[in-house]
Amino acid sequence: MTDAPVSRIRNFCIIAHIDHGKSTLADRLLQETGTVAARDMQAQFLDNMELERERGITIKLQAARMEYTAADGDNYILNLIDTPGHVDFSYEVSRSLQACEGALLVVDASQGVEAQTLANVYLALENDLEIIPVLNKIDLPGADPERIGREIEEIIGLDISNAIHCSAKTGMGVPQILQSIVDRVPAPADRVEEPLRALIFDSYYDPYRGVIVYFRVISGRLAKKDKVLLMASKKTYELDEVGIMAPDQRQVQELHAGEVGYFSASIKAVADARVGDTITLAANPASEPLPGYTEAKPMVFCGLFPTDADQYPDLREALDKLKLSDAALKFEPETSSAMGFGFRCGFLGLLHMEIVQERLEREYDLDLIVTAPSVIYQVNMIDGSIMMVDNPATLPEPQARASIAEPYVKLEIYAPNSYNGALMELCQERRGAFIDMKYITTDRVALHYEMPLAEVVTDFFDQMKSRTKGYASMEYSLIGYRENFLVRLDVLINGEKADPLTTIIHRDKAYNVGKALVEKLKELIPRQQFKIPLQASIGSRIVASESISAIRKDVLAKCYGGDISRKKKLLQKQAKGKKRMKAMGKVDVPQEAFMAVLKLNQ
Ligand SMILES: Nc1nc2c(ncn2[C@@H]2O[C@H](COP(=O)(O)OP(=O)(O)OP(=O)(O)O)[C@@H](O)[C@H]2O)c(=O)[nH]1
Repeated sequence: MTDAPVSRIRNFCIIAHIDHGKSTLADRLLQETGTVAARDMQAQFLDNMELERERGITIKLQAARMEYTAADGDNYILNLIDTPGHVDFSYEVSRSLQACEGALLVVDASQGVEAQTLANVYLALENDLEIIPVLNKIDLPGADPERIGREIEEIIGLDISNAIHCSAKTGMGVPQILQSIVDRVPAPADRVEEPLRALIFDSYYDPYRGVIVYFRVISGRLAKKDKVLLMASKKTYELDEVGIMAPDQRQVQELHAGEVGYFSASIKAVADARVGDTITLAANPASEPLPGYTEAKPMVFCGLFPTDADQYPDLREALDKLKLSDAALKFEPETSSAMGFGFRCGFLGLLHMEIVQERLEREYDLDLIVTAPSVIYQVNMIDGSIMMVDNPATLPEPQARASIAEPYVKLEIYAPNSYNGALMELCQERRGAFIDMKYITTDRVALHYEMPLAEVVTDFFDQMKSRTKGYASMEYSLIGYRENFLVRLDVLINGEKADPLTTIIHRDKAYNVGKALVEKLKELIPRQQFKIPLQASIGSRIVASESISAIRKDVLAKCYGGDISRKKKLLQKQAKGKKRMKAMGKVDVPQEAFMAVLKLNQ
């Protein structure tokens, strides 16, 4: 059934907190509708990136088209649009919600509502989606669907009288979910006769066909060989292929309003077909693009340097290749006297940064030194100009600047109330300003803070998890720039300034951080054959100093007796340990030292 009437199409997504069972349920829906035969089922169809599967998180969103015969005997087309489950990708989430008329809100009936769920529910409500509550994992002995249902009612204000109880694991409740998608999710508006407007909600790079664009047609139609205009990038392309995801890509002649599909058009990089852009016909363009397009902006920056200077050209090539498939990744060459040639890279958030770093090391076999993440500071100069600084080492000297402003976020944390004290202490340490606290049930609270982004990106999430035994969840969004008394803290190793260890921090913290930092570096930097002084300074003032005493590190010392193979092993081990070190002047500095500043707050 390729040419479905608009009235028999349903477009929906699944909103869920990480691990509440979104992928498992999606697989069940594909199976139940016969879209994928049980024997072809790889574990979790929708998450198909290797890295993604290993980490058990959804990074890229995709879509699947299912055919379903409803209780009325008619055939319906159900398009499931997947959403990524992490704050770093919230813009993508908002675009995929815009492509749907309804959402399944999946909540683990043994856990309850979490921050991420809530943020996405509000987004869905803003987009006027019909929300169907699904209480999952009711097969678990700890499941308490009545209590969790009440929670959803109280916190979100959703009517849960017709919530569906389900187990994505056993398949219970899955047929009811399919029927209620048909019954409750509205059909798309019938705007087939209007000019073409289609929303890009995802894209990926295919080395043979160029960029594959996933889109939802809002109005009009589009067919193979059409010449399309992408309204934000202002580029035109002729479509080589138009098709549906069933769930493998299958070519069709034409797609019309209400439908979800893909096209290829020999587009060279995903940055040329960005998520949120509007597709229209070049010959008969729509008068206005669809609302809500913004370009994803990097928020977190770090330096990437090859441990071996010879790998610099390889690193450039790898970044160029990754960029083809990652529109949000930004990079530019950076040189530092201490580190040699490398790149300053910008990411959506810390998870995005880790993913890129891991892909570079795994897929391109590079050995990298990654410097501590930084945010973008807005520096108001004495001469009235404004300078944006993403690299602490390039912060102008104090006499040239009038003030520094840093990005702030609104932070929401959900946790059992027994952790209130621990969480408030953590937020206090991180310069958070308390806004309010609400009881969402008798034993769960929502804490609301405003906090500098720099404090959130430095290990906040891990700290929050460890201080609440994993029970807290969080969500943040940028609220703008605020001036603070910030200073640049430099580190000198062996008398030389180590640029990659430079940080920008609040003056009140500078002394303690400087002291803790040199102490930590003393632990992390291996002793060498000469004494190494370590200092932390603000401008010309030294705020802390330590030194590493000299030693000749002889790995063979432990190994008397003449077993040559044992000796070889130890030497090999030492050589391997050395790999992730960077020589700064005469001193070898290991990777951990660059991240030391992240771990100081513990
Ligand atoms: N007992 C039980 N386990 C379930 C059920 N649904 C999912 N699980 C398990 O819960 C875990 C998380 O499920 P996923 O489907 O990967 O969760 P997800 O929400 O897709 O997680 P992300 O992809 O990280 O967003 C897996 O170990 C599943 O096997 C269920 O109904 N009952």
